Amino acid sequence: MRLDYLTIFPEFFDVLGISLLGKAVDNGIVDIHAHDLRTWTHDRHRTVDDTPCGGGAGMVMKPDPWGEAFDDLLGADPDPSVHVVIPTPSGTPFRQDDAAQLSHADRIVFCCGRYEGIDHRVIDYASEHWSVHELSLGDYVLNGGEVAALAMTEAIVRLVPGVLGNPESLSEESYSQDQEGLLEYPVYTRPASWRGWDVPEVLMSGHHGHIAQWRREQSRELTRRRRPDLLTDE
Ligand SMILES: Nc1cc(-c2cccs2)n[nH]1
Repeated sequence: MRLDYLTIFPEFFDVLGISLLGKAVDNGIVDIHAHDLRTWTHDRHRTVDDTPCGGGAGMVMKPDPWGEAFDDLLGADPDPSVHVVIPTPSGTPFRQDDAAQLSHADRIVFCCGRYEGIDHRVIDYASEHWSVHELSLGDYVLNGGEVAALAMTEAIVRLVPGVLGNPESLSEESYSQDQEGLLEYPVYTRPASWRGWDVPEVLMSGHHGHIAQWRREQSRELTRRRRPDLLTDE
């Protein structure tokens, strides 16, 4: 899997060389390239933004640098197997299913906008050539798409076979299919008693059936309390 990041702050993505994703890069499972969008500017000030047509506050990212970056990175031939991800507060919510689907992609290009956004014709042009995903990390506004791209990258790449040491742990996580899309049950480890708090007895019983039942009940109760929207049968 090749991941490209178009951004005016490419150093944001240096962090991807650390820990799990770093190992995935070292193992050749993932190939990461961060690009400074100003590479594709030609004026003395390396300008990437301009005032919004129609007025309004702030600045909008000019289309030209993005178009020239696409030309260099992707060429002009349409290829639906290339996924262009544009983090934006106005995108569809990024969910575990999106991470799962994108984990099968051979190529993902993250377009990290800043300011008041990217000239919409960039999205229109990209949509004619590649598979474009305008995705929101959550209902809050960041200063730029870089932090969202990092979070999405981790959610996607950890699902790629060979990246996680123990793929079995994926099946018991919140939102995973095996968990029926419910929130993950509370977890415990040693010591059995800690500052007056004990590990629930059932977890010390060694009775796997009872433990599985308790965990299912905990997941449903937690989901009912915190995320009733995830419950399909109520
Ligand atoms: N969910 C989300 C995305 C964003 C931004 C993406 C690009 C600039 S701001 N804010 N919040």
